Parts: sequence; structure tokens; C-alpha cells
Amino acid sequence: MSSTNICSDRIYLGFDFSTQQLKVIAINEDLVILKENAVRFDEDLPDFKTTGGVHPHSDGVTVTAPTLMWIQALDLLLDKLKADNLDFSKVAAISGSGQQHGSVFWKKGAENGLKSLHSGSSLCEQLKDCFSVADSPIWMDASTTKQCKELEAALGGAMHLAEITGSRAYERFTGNQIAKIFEKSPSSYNNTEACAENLETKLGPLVKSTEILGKISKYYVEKYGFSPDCEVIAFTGDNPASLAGMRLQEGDICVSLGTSDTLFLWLTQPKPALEGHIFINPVNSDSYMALLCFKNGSLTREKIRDEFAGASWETFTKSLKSVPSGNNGNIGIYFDVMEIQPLLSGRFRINKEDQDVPKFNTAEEEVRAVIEGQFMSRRVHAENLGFNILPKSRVLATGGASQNKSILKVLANILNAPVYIQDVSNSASLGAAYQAMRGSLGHTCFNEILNKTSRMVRAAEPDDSTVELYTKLCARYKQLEERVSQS
Ligand SMILES: O=C(CO)[C@@H](O)[C@H](O)CF
Repeated sequence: MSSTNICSDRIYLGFDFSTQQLKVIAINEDLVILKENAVRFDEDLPDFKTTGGVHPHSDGVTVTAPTLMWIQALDLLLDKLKADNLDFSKVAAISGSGQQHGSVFWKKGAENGLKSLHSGSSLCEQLKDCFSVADSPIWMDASTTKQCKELEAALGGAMHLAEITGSRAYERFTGNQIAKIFEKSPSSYNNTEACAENLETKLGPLVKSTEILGKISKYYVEKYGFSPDCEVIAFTGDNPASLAGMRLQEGDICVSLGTSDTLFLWLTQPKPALEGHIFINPVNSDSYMALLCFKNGSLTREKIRDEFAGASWETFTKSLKSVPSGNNGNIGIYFDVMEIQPLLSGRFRINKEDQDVPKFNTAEEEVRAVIEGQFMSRRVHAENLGFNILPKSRVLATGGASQNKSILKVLANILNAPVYIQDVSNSASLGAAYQAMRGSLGHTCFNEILNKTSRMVRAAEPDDSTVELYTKLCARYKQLEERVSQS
């Protein structure tokens, strides 16, 4: 063990400010999960009247979440940890992750408000007037296509923007959201502390994802009993945190089956493209992370469950298993919200004769179609980016749907690779807790501990009998998606 003595009563907290809930995991220095808790926005904070944690607007493209809901959720979650007897005084460091591209607009003077928080009142009560935009745009928003086109034009085109930033302009990205607020509500923009004409300086310097930003605020020391020495480690996005939590290595591909479905992998040589994203790797800043994000993830699966499986996952699973691989030649595309690639919404179905049909013959075929269609989409767009599933490839699955072995079996067959899961599906919070420990103890010490343990369990094997079937079906899927994207 390197210089830092390991003492297993030190605790590390990882928060995930996700789309549908705020989650937290507490670990000790043996990487044992001590506590896991969550605040579910729809159920636990019903006054905000969210659906799946968000407010979809009537224009069909704008999607926001109430900023104060996230603040109130933090109050509630820390109270839940207190009621669960977490010894806050033993917390050595915290870190976290948030929806990538969810943006919070602090009002001028908010920094002083944060510095004068007192433990006699809640965060929500003290910060309720600190935001210049009450409804935060989030990653599901697709209302900034105009700003995206302007940004790409200003920077020499989409491909050049991808080469210098890792992504072409995407509607959900915060820069385009800030530009929209600058144009649509200049008073809010001018009343925002975090962003102004000299936006870059206002946003502050970039830091590595394990940077120690400072010690926790006295508000948390007084209200919950945190140690005044508790370190705050830089937060990151939910997908980089999942990469850390899944202990991804070069050659692995991670599939996160959450509100968004995302595929990501570890890269040493970045290959920016017009689809997907290249980010700096959160656990090794000399490497990269490639990511594809799909908006029609769990909320779309839940809608098909409600419409064709009596709102029951048990019935959904029985239906999925009752139809053979390949769904009798039927292919479905279910873009219930505007998808990212392609930028398209609607439901599209073809039967085995490649005829457009309004519905499949049975509810069971609808269930199989949404799962096969989503996973064929993931494979087709990953292959567009040059992701190749090699014989030694491992698929690491995380997120809510990774608990369903029947869904993982379809994933294994369509990607033609074994699928592994770990004993905790909340990989973003776990990864954030790992980042807190990595930032506090240092990479060398943390990696020595990490390499002594493993949480991966082989959950699904691909069938040799479906390799050719899904290769042909994916080719048909790709043709269907290209056709409906052009119509
Ligand atoms: O936009 C995304 C990734 O770029 C999504 O995975 C969000 O992070 C989900 F919260």
C-alpha cells in the first residue's frame, strides 16, 4: 500500500443528480457500499408536478426541470441519510455527477447568498430567490437547433466544431442553451452571475475531474455534522461517472440503460465525428471517452410496457421471451421524444415483407420490437462511429434496465458479445464516490485498492445461432431509419 494509510472507517459520498431522481452512495476505503439512498422527484416532491423528473413543454421540443426541485431534493436526501444514521463526521470527501448539459443560472449576488447559508433553515428556503432562470433546460431539450446552426456556422462548420471540441453542436449542450437564453430573455441573461459577455472567465477555469475544490461549507458542518475537513472533489457528468463506477477498461463498451440510453468506451486516440461525442476520460486525463446518447431510453420502454404489457415488467418480460429472436421479421422504431441521432420523432414499423404497418399483429411483438429496435439502433450508430465489437470485447451494462436478464440477453445477441453487470446498477453515484476517494487519496493509492476488488458478474451470453440473423436485421434497421429520416 502506498503512503496514505488506509483506514476503513473513512467514508466517501457520491451523488448523482439524475433526470428522475437524486441518488447517493456511501462507501468506505474497502469499497464496501455502506449506504444507498435516493429522492425520486415525481413521487417524493409531487408539488413540482414533474413527469419522469421533467416538464415537457407543449412545443414538443423544450424540456426543463425546476431548479428548486433539485435544491429541495438535496435537503431531503441529506435528511434521509441522517435518519439512516450515516456518521457524517467520518465523510472524508464527497463528489458527484449530474445530467450532462443540465444548466443552472445563478442570479447576481447568489455567491454571497451561498457564503451566508445558516443551518437554521433549509437550502431551498435560503436559495429560493437565487436563480435568474427558474426552470433549468436539461439534456432532453431540443429547442436550440437555430443556435446550433449559428454556432457551427461561426466555427467553420459541424465537422470543424467536432474536431476542436469533440462534438458538433447538439441541441442539449449548455452553450446553445445559454445562447438561447441570451436571445430569448436578455434580462435573465444579464441578471445571471455565472454567465455574461465574458462568459469564459465567469465560468471559471477547467479542472481535472479529481481536483480537490476545497472544504465543505460550514452550513453542512453545522446542519449535518460533516467534518470541517471534508473535501469537495470536482463533479462530472453522469456518463463519465458511470465509466468510473463501471471500472471501464480499454476494449470494453459500456451500455447505460437509464432515462437516456448511452454507449461509451475508453479511447486512446480520439476520432471526432458528426455523430456522438469525444470527452476527456474522467479517470485518466491522458485518455478519452467516446459516447453516443439516445433520448428514447427507459421512458420509452416504460410507455410500451404500459401500452402493451399492462404496465407490468413481469408481463413485459414474458412477452419479450415469448417471441423468437428477430421478432418474426418485424422492426419497430419508437422515438416518443425527439431523438438525437437521428434528429427525429415518431413511431415507425415494418413487417417481414418490409411493408409499413401501423401496428404489429400482437402486443408481444410490440414489446420485442421496442427492445430489438433500441439495441439495433445502438449497434448501427456505434458501427457508424467505428466502434467494433471484437471477440474479446466485454459489454458492461448499467442503469435500471440492466436488472432485467431477458433484456440483457437481447443486448448480448444484438451486440454479439457477453454482457456483464455489477452488484449495483447505480454506477454514476458509485463512480462519483470512487472519484471522491480517488481525489482525496490520490490515483496510485486508489487504484491499488480498486484493483484488489471486482464487482463484475457475467449476466448474458450471445447465441451463435443469432449472429447472422441480427447482422441482416441491423442492415434492414439501418435502411428503415435512413428512409424515415429523409421522409
Ligand atoms: O446527454 C446525455 C449524455 O451526453 C445524457 O446521458 C444525460 O447525461 C442524461 F442525464
